Amino acid sequence: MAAKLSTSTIGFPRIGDQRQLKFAMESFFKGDSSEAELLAVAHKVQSDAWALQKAAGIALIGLDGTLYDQVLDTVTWLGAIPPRFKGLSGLQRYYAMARGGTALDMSKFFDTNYHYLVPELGPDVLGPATADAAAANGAGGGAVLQPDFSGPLDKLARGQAVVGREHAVPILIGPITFVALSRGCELPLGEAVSRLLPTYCALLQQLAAAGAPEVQLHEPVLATSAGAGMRAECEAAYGRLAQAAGSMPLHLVTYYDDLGAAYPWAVQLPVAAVSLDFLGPPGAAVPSQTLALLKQHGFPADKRLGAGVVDGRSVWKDDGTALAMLRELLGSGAVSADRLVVTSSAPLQHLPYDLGLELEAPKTPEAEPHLPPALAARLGFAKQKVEEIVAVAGLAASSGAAADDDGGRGQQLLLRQRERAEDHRAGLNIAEELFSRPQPYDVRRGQQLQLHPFPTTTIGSFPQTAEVRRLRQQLKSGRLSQAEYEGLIAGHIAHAVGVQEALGIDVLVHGEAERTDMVEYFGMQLGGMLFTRAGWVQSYGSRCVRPPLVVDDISYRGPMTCWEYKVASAYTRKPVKGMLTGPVTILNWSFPRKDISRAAQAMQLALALRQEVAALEAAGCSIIQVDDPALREGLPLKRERWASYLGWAVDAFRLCTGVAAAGTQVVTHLCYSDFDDILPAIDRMDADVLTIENSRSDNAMMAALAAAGYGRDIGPGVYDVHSPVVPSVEFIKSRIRSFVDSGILSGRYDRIWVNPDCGLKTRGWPETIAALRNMVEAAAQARAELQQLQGVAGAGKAEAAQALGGSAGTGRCVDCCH
Ligand SMILES: Nc1nc2c(c(=O)[nH]1)N[C@@H](CNc1ccc(C(=O)N[C@@H](CCC(=O)N[C@@H](CCC(=O)N[C@@H](CCC(=O)O)C(=O)O)C(=O)O)C(=O)O)cc1)CN2
Ligand code: MET
Ligand SMILES: [Zn+2]
Repeated sequence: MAAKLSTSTIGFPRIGDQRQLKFAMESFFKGDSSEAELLAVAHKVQSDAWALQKAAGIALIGLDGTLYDQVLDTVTWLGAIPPRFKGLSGLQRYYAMARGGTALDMSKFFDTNYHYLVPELGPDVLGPATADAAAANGAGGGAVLQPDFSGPLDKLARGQAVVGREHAVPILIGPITFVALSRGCELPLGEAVSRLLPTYCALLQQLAAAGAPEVQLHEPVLATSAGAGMRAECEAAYGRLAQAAGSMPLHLVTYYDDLGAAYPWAVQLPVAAVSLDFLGPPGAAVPSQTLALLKQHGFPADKRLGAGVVDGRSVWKDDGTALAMLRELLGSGAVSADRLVVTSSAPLQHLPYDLGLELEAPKTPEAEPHLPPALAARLGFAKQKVEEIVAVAGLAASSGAAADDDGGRGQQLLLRQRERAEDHRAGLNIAEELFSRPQPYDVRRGQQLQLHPFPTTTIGSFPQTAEVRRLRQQLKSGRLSQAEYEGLIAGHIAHAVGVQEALGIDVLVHGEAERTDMVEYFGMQLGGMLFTRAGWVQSYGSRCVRPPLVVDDISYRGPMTCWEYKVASAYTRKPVKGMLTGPVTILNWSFPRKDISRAAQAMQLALALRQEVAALEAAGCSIIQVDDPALREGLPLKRERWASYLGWAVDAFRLCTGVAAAGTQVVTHLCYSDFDDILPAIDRMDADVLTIENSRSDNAMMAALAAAGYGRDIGPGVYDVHSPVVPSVEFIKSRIRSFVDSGILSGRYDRIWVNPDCGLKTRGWPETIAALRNMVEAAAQARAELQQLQGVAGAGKAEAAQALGGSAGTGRCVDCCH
């Protein structure tokens, strides 16, 4: 029997077991602590994480750790700095790129709830597109990089000091993925990559000289559909990287799904090791095909295989699958034990730190149910997953009873996959009529609230101040009773309503003061879901979330949002929107079950939320917003699986909202992504109003929606909520003008809503009030200018655009377009 398999990690939570780094960053941002203090905390958090992995017995420890985001770290060491930051240096520049008015854009990292900072690789960074052939051929000419390797070199030195030279493995985002994640690049992928390669090569040489036993190059983009088409670029790039690395092995790490069509060539790239995801996203309709690909195509005999068999994206403990997969792999002869390295299917950054901390967290009656012991025994957070990697590696090579039933386990795996497919269908076995509203939009709309042109509203949340959060802390520690807490929350709701009244907003919200989080709040109230106290996961930078766990069939236990709706309505005569999080977002931002499909879980959530929609209606609410901002991010990495995902995801939304009477206005809100890819799905959601993030200044979203013939009410965000910068009236008016220019809704300006891009929970009150005041003023001015024309509804697009001081703009005839 072979010796124990080797082990490796490819990422770990970076925020600290007690979220130390979050608090250190916040203190630094406020000016309450120095750079040195921040760095001391960050380094301690990293050392602790690495030491934990060493103590668990991991052989090759990926040196994860960042002061904000790993993609931003890559921007920094490459020196791919957009010119507007060039006057700055060090941490000042790093955090200027991360946050504030001129920061890089944030976007979702593949299909996760983690946001990365989007590199800008325009000509001012990578050099002009017309640079001579030498640049294109890889001499690096044309690039305007200012590399600085001190970050990765310092991290390696610190890692070596903690875990020892032979265990300390630098992690770099690979050049293909880095470029694929970027924006503004006018060069073909291969040429863009080749302009970065000299810098990558130089860093690899320095890491080799510093004694790294290998370097991990993370290329999750290879698991996307686009990855399959990147063969030539990968072969060119990895040839050069391998040459630069010399005798230091390169380790290509892929995750979030199998390699699909890229598998046969990707495993042949000139690297010493390749890590593959054997599991894919938990509960996916089609699980990772890695094992099948390995068996079908084999694996190069001269490489090590990093087998990602421990589920890095799920809090469920391994149920024997990891061992079964390893044994099946060994049994197939595709790879020998001495070349097999056990790792997690994805970086552990998406999991909470340590289940032990959760179990030790103080329990209070209000916050029950806590994780029951029988359930906790089936869970594992990042620390437990590291231990699982080591345990599985030990068991895989040992003989014993379990070793004999390899084939049986394989059968079971297949069976489970088949069950998932069936269960998906069973989940959809719900009466057809429940998926549709009683009337089509055109009929419904006439029965709903009628307002003037450019009605104003907000997306739901108002500032979650320290004061509001303190109330919850006091409730938790018993210093406030439930009744006192509710009284004080009602005061915050009253305040939010009063502010909106004073500003003259048309459709009000209660402000979400009672919610810790838009998903956790529902997770706390629905049957079948449990929440945690210490299960924090980094969402971006210093912001964390505690994803709830789906542990059983979802059930509705009673109204969840009616109280806050009623409190708010009591303070105003204006309409108040009911505010729910949609089924797909609750699912995508939770840890799902693995025994039934995500589709089935979405339907269960939809059925529960449907009852909440009905409860809100019964409470008198006639505008109900169902946020589904995670709809887009849940798209599978493989395009061929999109239709199936969007099929059940949109069905779940429709099942949830289909109960609403025709006269009830159903609003939805989408944010965090470009939606061009899923416009037909958005249309099929059949919401009466779509409020949508629209932060790209080129107005591409509106153009795309207009081109797709989108015909329902729309509220494109008029300003970005992620920065404290207060948008001017003129700026907001120019956005409104651009909506008019886009031609959408052909003159039905009462159906173009004016609202921010997203909720305001991360903002402070002063800037929130100032921004909304300008927003209301801009809408009023736009409206007044329209009314100088002969009649609002009849105002043509060109006239309206002129009235708004713009032009009809696109070269079309201004007189006869209508
Ligand atoms: N689940 C989810 N995913 C999402 C989003 C989202 O809103 N929810 N939005 C996007 C990401 N945006 C985000 C924006 C803000 C925060 C955020 O502000 N998070 C807070 C935590 C929110 C929270 O749960 N707050 C609790 C308090 C949590 C806490 O720290 N409590 C302390 C004690 C209280 C204290 O000292 O403050 C403790 O328990 O130890 C509350 O309101 O009650 C943070 O990092 O600080 C997170 C994500 C995409 N993904
Ligand atoms: C991430 S989307 C946020 C929607 C939620 N209603 C809010 O305003 O915060
Ligand atoms: Zn949003």
